[in-house]
Amino acid sequence: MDKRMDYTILVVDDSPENLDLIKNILEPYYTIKVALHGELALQIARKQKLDLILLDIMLEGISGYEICRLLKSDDETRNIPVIFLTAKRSEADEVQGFKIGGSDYITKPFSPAIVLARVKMQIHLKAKTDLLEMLASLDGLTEIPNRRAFDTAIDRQFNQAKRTVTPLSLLILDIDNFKLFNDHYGHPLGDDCLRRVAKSLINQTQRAEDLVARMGGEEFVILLPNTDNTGATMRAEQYRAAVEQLKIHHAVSSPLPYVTVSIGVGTVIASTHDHFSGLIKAADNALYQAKHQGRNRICCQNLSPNCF
Ligand SMILES: Nc1nc2c(ncn2[C@@H]2O[C@H](COP(=O)(O)OP(=O)(O)OP(=O)(O)O)[C@@H](O)[C@H]2O)c(=O)[nH]1
Repeated sequence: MDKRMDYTILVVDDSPENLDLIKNILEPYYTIKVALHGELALQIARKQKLDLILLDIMLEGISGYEICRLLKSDDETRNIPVIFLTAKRSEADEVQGFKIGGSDYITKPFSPAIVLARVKMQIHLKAKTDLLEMLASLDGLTEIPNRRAFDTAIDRQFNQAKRTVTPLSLLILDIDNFKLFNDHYGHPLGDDCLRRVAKSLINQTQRAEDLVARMGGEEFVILLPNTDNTGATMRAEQYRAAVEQLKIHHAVSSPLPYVTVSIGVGTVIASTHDHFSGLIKAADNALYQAKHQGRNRICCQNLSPNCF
């Protein structure tokens, strides 16, 4: 196997000798992080992208079982596979390891070749799962994130915005008179138009945490964490102008003979709201106004009027 430093493994053991031993086995193939105790292991797992954790059970302080339980109850870390690597050899211990979400269980003293083989197997499975997850989150036509990806992101970002008391904005963007476009130019050119609009929205996106997704049909959403209503309105104008600038001919549209979009902007301070459904409704209402007022424009609904 080639050296694949793009996979990162965290090894948790309270013995520096054991850590060195395991590091020597795996380091030629993977990037290795180490932790001598559970608290540090949890900190690393929450901050860094890990592909696997090798976890001793009998640690000082928080036990390996408890670490695994905490990892599996946190959305950010639950998909990291855990292999227990432990001196606890009883059948009951091993069953317990699998029960709380471990993917494999290796007992000490271990054979280096077997540790390596089982680690490779878990990494292989993780890579396949990640690929499937990624494909399941992409829209088939435009190859940008789909509704499923948006549903996951808005839930996560709403909770994050609640914790950090920061504004969260949502743009809902709808292509104007798209039915007429399809009727006039045909469905294949309609599909092509959707792909070009999607690409221009992605190209306009500046921050890594902003998410552009296709909700279905001719409707897109853009989620803007830590963005107040003024900022979101500015971004919406940039997205609107970028689509207009594509100058995709739409002879039967008005007000311009080009493909244009209407955008509804919603903003909320999440800490003052229970659920993100209000934010979606606000952006949706604003989109309705933008359509009603003549299309190719932006309207806003700010659920937290103190946040401009
Ligand atoms: N080519 C293509 N068309 C689609 C796709 N999904 C939905 N549509 C079409 O998008 C059109 C949406 O039309 P409407 O919801 O009436 O909206 P509109 O014509 O854009 O009118 P306004 O939104 O009021 O400006 C329908 O004709 C759908 O068939 C797709 O994947 N490809």
